[in-house]
Amino acid sequence: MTGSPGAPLTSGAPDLAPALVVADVSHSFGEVQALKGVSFTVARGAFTALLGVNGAGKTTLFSLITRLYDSTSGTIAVAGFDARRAPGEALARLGVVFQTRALDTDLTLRQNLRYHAALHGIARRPAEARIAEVLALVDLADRIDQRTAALSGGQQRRAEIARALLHRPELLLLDEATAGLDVRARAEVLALVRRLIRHENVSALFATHVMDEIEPADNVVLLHRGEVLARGRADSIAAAGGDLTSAFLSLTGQAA
Ligand SMILES: Nc1ncnc2c1ncn2[C@@H]1O[C@H](COP(=O)(O)OP(=O)(O)OP(=O)(O)O)[C@@H](O)[C@H]1O
Repeated sequence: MTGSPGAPLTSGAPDLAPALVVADVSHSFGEVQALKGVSFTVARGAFTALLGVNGAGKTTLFSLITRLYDSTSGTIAVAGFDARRAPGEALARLGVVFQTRALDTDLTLRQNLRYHAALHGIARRPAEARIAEVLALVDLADRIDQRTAALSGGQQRRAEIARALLHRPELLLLDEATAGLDVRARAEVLALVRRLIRHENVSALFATHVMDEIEPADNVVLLHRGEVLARGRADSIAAAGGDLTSAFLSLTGQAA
């Protein structure tokens, strides 16, 4: 295990709590144990990569954080709010970009975002202002009245990030947000997420299996077959194997 142990679960003061604390979380689907005692922390203002190949348990973990599944073992806290005991508070602080598309392609960007703002209980007038704001953040202000179907794959991903930002979340969860995009669109999505962290007071947990999306100073949680094999700065994990890919292969027992 690389890196420091997770921060204490409760700080008493949500303002000072990490963006996300996952402590000893396990989850099974019948005989399949998808997560085994998973613990890690996402600090405020941090880009944390959840690195894992297919079947690592990334989507299961996201489903527990977003309360799609109920976690029966371990604790999850978003910005200091326990996801089970205070789900409303925890979910209000989460913005989610799922693997599956969340926008209605028959509607315009504006219509999609109005709908999601209403779901979050944002009144019409502030919603219009916030929609303009988030579209500017993701560089899609000029596409507001375009049908979502007419946007490129990369623009759709950025639109989904805009949707996830509507209610000013403290933590963005992104599940393979760059999957299916070409090299340039991938780079744009990554740069956008990093920019949001620097300027918009948000943290991110970015699930990926693509090593070259990770920068040396990023925090990494290496999840493999439901277990955290390493956590800490990417460069310190990489140091164990020469580079991140070699360290990954060695830690997962796949080194030649
Ligand atoms: N609904 C389910 N029923 C049964 N088994 C499941 C279910 N969802 C996930 N699993 C199993 O749990 C394990 C973790 O799957 P999960 O989808 O969380 O991994 P992942 O890291 O997100 O992979 P991928 O990148 O392929 O989505 C796998 O062995 C998977 O087969």
